[in-house]
Amino acid sequence: MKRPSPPGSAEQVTWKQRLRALGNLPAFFRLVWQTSPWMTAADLGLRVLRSAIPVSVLYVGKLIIDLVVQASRHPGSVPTERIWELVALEFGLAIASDGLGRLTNLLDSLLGDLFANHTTVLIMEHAATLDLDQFEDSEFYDKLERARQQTTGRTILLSQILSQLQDLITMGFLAVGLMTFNIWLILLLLLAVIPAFLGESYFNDKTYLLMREQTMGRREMDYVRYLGASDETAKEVKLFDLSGFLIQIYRDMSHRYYLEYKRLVTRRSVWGTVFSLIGSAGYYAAYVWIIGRTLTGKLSIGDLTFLAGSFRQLRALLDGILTRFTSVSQGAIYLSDLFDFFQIKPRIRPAERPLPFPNPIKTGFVFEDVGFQYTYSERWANRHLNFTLHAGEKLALVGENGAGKTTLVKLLARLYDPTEGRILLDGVDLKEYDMADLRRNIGIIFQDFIRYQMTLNNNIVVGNIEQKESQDRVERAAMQSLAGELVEKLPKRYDQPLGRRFNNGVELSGGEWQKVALARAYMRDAQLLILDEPTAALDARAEHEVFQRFADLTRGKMAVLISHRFSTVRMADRILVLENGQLLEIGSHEELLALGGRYAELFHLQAAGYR
Ligand SMILES: Nc1ncnc2c1ncn2[C@@H]1O[C@H](COP(=O)(O)OP(=O)(O)OP(=O)(O)O)[C@@H](O)[C@H]1O
Repeated sequence: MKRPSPPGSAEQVTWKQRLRALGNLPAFFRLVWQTSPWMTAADLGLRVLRSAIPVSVLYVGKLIIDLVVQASRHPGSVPTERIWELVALEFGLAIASDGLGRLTNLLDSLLGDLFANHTTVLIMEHAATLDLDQFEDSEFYDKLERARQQTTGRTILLSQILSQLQDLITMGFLAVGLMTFNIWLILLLLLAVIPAFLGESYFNDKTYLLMREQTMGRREMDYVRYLGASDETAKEVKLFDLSGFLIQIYRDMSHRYYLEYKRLVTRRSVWGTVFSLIGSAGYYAAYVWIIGRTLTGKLSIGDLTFLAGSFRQLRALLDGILTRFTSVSQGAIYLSDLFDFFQIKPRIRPAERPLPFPNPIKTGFVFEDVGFQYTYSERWANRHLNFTLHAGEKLALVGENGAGKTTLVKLLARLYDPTEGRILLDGVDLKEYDMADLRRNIGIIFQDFIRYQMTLNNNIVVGNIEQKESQDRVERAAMQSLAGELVEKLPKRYDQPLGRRFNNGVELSGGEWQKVALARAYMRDAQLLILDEPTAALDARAEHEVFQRFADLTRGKMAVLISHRFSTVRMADRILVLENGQLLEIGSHEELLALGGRYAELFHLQAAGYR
């Protein structure tokens, strides 16, 4: 199976894509609105109000100048109070503009922060619905990464769009004023600004493509940085003296990306200068025209200041609007990444009319020619599995590394669905059962369980979050898994933060962590308990004790144990030997020894090691 190729470097963002991306804006606004309706409405309202101010200021200014000119030519012809009133009005407008500006900025930044939080929560919620194998796909990760970047990056988009609206309205007011004098001025204005706009959009496309191409590499850089400086990796990095090696990888990659980026921004800057010169030429052409008309007496001095001011402001606004248009449409293209991520649907679907999980399980699980192939993998991790896990039975899975043991239990818990064949529970396909109910009834502790950098209490409670208030239950689970003994050593007992990542955390040994993880299994009333190498890090005495208790506590319950230790394995009712994903032998310890096959061979091999 081939992985779909990443977006090619020759790919171009076309105008069509750009316009299509603008179609993301309504959905974006819905998200913003959901974040805080009143803040969004207030922000919009205040901006509309503010957009009427610039033209008013210019017009009042024109009136003042005309009156002053008239008063200086014909003293006494103009009442001075009239002039002072106008000055006071302009002052009021300036203050209002400043106040409204600050208020909208405040709302923008608050709304932006809330928006980032809101989207992060949505991303986490959506990620929680997706399948395990989707997380194991690197393209999925790139999407997730880009979606994550949207949460903070898009707050800028928000204020850009709002400013865009405000500037468009402001421009409308100014343009009407300008057009009452001469319509050609508007055309001159457009001519001055359009080259800059086209240049900007060209370079924005290039930047977007560059960033897109670099996503995977940047994720790799992040990983190398993490390897080079994190509590979890420090030990091995020091022992193998890897820091120089990692730093070199980081240097090489960052330098390559820097060169690509430098090339682009330099070209952008050169062209930007050229376009800005064209814009200035347009402005001065209009200025010359206005001064000419004033010299011939067709315009008053007030008109001159009004027109020159309007033209200058319009140019700045239009420049801003057009440049912002490219970054808004750019932002809208980036938004596609966010919405694309929300579009990813889990492939493991809940049943339409889900059945409740049987309680108690009557006959057990039946594997019917079950096969599983990981996405993007040529090999079958499990193939042609036919066996029954009987109700009340304890089954051990044995096999060499990579034989497919963990995959088999992931299929049992429906973390994956079989690629071929089916798994029946009490005669009904596993897919027909309610998924949440299924997961509640199956407790699994994986070999690579999470060491939550949280309190001991939370580390146990995660096994059954519905019981998070029940301290009794937590303590009982801790006793059952032997984690209880550990509590005595911890200064804050159950409230002791574990792990070294945060302040005051206490680090545990591998075996101690394992006991804590085991306590999670006892937090549930699961009917089937799966322990994937639960005792690998325990010392011999602890392992013996753990299994003694496990046997007592799970009497009559179903359990699947994965272990490489035959002392553990032999306590199971039956043992299933896997090889290359296929079932090689199945039977009790005695039966398999009598058979003299692979199990007997491995058992004797290990036993010899102890003699
Ligand atoms: N997420 C994955 N994506 C692709 N292939 C995988 C993935 N996980 C496991 N495999 C492959 O599937 C096969 C079975 O792996 P599995 O983890 O089930 O073996 P295991 O018997 O549990 O091994 P171990 O004793 O080392 O834990 C291996 O060849 C492995 O390379």
